[in-house]
Amino acid sequence: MTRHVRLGVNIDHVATVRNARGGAHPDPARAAEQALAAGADGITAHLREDRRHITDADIDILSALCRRANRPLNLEMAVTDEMLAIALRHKPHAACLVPERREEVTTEGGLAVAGFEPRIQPVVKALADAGVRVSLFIEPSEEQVTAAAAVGAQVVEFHTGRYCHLSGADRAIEFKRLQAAATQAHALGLEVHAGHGLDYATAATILDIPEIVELNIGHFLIGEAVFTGLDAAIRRMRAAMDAALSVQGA
Ligand SMILES: CC(=O)[C@@H](O)[C@H](O)COP(=O)(O)O
Ligand SMILES: NCC(=O)COP(=O)(O)O
Repeated sequence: MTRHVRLGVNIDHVATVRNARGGAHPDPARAAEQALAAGADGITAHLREDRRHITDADIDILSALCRRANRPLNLEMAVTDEMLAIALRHKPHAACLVPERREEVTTEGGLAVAGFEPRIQPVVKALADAGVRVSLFIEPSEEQVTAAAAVGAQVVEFHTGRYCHLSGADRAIEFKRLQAAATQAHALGLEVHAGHGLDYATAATILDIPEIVELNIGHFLIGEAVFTGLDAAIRRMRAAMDAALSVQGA
C-alpha cells in the first residue's frame, strides 16, 4: 500500500503580506479555508512573540475555523509563559515548540532542548495534560532527539532549512543526518515530521525518509500562489508528494 504523508499548510506569510499595509487583505483565514479545500490535511500558524505575521485575532479565527472543519490546527509557539497561556486557552490539536529570536528573519535553527529540559518539560506536560499533541521543532541531532524523548514530547519536527539550502555532497550529508535522526526518533516512539524551506523538489526528496509522516510547508507555497494561485500550488505540492511516495510504493 502507498504510504500517505500529511501536508500541513503554514499560512503565516499571507499575514506577512497583509501586515505590510496594516489592513485586512489578504486574509489568512481565507487562505486556510482554501488550503483545506485544496487538500491540505491541516493548518499551521506561528504566533510570534513580536506578532510580525500571525496575530492573536488570527489564532482566534483559525482555531474556530479548524474546529468547524474538523481539521487539525498546529500552533507554533515559543516556550514562554505568554504563549503557553494562549495555547491552553485555545487547546489546538497540536502545539509545536520553536525557538525564536526577535532579530532573525525566519526561524533559523531548531529548539535547544538538550540542556534546557527543566524549562521545556513543564511546558510539554502542561500542554499534553490539556490534550494538546506536543511537537518539538529541532535540529536532526542525536542529542536533541534524546532530549525530546526525555521531556515527554510526542512528536519531533526536523528543521529542513539546511537541507534545502545546501546542494550536492553537502545536501547528501545533511540528508544522512536527517535520516539517522528520524530512525532514532521513531525507535524512541516519537512521531516524525519535517519542515522549513521545502519546495516541490525538496518536499519530494525528503520523503525518501520512511519515518516522516507529516510535512509543514508555508513560505514557498504562499510565494507560488502569487504565480499560480494558492489552490493550484497546494494541489501541485500534494501531487509532487504523492508521486514521490508512489515510486517508493512500487
Ligand atoms: C517554525 C517555522 O519554520 C515556521 O514558523 C515558518 O518558517 C514561518 O515562520 P517564520 O518565517 O516567521 O519563521
Ligand atoms: N515548521 C515549518 C513550517 O511550518 C513551514 O516553514 P516554511 O515552509 O514557511 O519555511
